[in-house]
Amino acid sequence: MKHYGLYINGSWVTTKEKIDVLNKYTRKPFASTSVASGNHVNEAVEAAKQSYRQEWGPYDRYLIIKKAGELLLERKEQFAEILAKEVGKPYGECLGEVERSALTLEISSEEAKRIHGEGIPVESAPGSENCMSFTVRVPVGVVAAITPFNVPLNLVCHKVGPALAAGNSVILKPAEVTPIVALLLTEVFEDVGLPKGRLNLITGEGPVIGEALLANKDVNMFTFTGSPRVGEYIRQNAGLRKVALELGNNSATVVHHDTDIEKAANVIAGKSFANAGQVCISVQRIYVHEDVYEAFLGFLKDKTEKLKMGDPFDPETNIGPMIRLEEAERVEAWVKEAVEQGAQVEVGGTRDGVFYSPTILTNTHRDMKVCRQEVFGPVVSVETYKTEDEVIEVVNDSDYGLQAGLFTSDLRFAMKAARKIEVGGLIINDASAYRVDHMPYGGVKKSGTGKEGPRYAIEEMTEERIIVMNV
Ligand SMILES: NC(=O)C1=CN([C@@H]2O[C@H](COP(=O)(O)OP(=O)(O)OC[C@H]3O[C@@H](n4cnc5c(N)ncnc54)[C@H](O)[C@@H]3O)[C@@H](O)[C@H]2O)C=CC1
Ligand SMILES: O=C(O)[C@H](O)CS(=O)(=O)O
Repeated sequence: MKHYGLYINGSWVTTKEKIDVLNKYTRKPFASTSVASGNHVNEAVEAAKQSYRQEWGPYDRYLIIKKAGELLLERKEQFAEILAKEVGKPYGECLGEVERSALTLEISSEEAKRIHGEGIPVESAPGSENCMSFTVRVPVGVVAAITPFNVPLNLVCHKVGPALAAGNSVILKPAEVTPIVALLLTEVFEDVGLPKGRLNLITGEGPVIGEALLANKDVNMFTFTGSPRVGEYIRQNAGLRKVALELGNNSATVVHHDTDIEKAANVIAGKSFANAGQVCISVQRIYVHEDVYEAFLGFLKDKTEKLKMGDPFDPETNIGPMIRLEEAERVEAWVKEAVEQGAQVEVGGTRDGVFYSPTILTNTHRDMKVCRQEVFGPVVSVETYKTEDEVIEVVNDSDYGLQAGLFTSDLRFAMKAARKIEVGGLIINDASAYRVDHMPYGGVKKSGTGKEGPRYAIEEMTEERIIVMNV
């Protein structure tokens, strides 16, 4: 069983203390990682700070990040195999994640060449007639990047790619349960010649590493994807430093009476249960116009009943295990509570160890946990609505606002929803779970602050500096 080290200042450092990484299907460990102390964190931050002070121009950054994306693709099968083991999602989905990750790096590399400011007409102010001015964007310095378990390669690339492209140095802290692809990605960057200290990887306990990073004043920015609980903790303790947060959601998707109901049901089934629902824009709340409710529910049930749970390496498998037994038990308890409060299970509603079956609930109401909170599991509720205003109101009745979906052929309703639905992204004629990697991605309300997508992340990870020349 391979034991992985920490990566600090271009060297691998192993610790005796270990965290086993489980194959999420067999539940047996297949690798282990080192456990960083506060001292390791401080060494990594110092290395990042020193490295950041070295000259590293945009074209060199472009070349290195581009090569990393190409090498990642060459190692596609190795990465996909590890992803299938450590996350537990089907191998085909894992190959897709690796391909997207390579694209995220490619886009980041291109953006390295396009970071620019703008001319500011200071000469139009009385007394500044002899002045000229422009802005430049400068790197923030040392970026701490903390990532979640569910999409552990692409969400790492969404932080490391833009941070390096912008000229920063990075301390990467992947999730304890899915750290191996981040370690392999670090090897890729080492192999393509990333200057030492530019990327440091620290594994271990989230709270210990988080506390050490927050206490170290040489960390200039935190970019975090994960739960609202940890995101708020980071925001509260980062002081005046920059913080970008990609947090949870209880994503809604609306099906209006004027759409192709069967097509909508097929898309929604595919985007509700992928990765066992452990995707932050996964469909959770479905609102269907009362005229087409019965037909839609029939199609959705039909499609969902055909989904097969099992071994991620079996090509027939659509849904793998959930990440932890406690998560599957939590989902089971929330569904049970909903049923006690009057919900009806149309499909699924059963747990077999760490597997939770794809589940459709009806007769739900907005204050049940399965609607009000983030399920982060393979469970959807289906409710009816009568009017446009009513459905917009219920979609917005959420603490979250990452993305939502709306199926309609009525351009007027689509435009009304675009103005009124409170989210970072509204997807028309698709479900909430739509993302391509160069689009701006991020939420409002409790779903976080700041945007990802390389161009937008680079804006978060740079400061604007104005230069005024009195000539
Ligand atoms: N908006 C988005 O783009 C996404 C949001 N998520 C959200 O992530 C959550 C699920 O992911 P999890 O990995 O379970 O989240 P989590 O918040 O438990 O962990 C995320 C990361 O934070 C670290 N961490 C834990 N305690 C910490 C602390 N005190 N200080 C600093 N770091 C700490 C963990 O080790 C891990 O690396 C869900 O709420 C989901 O919605 C997940 C993917 C994408
Ligand atoms: O937030 C997530 O779970 C991911 O960002 C969704 S995606 O990037 O895998 O589409």
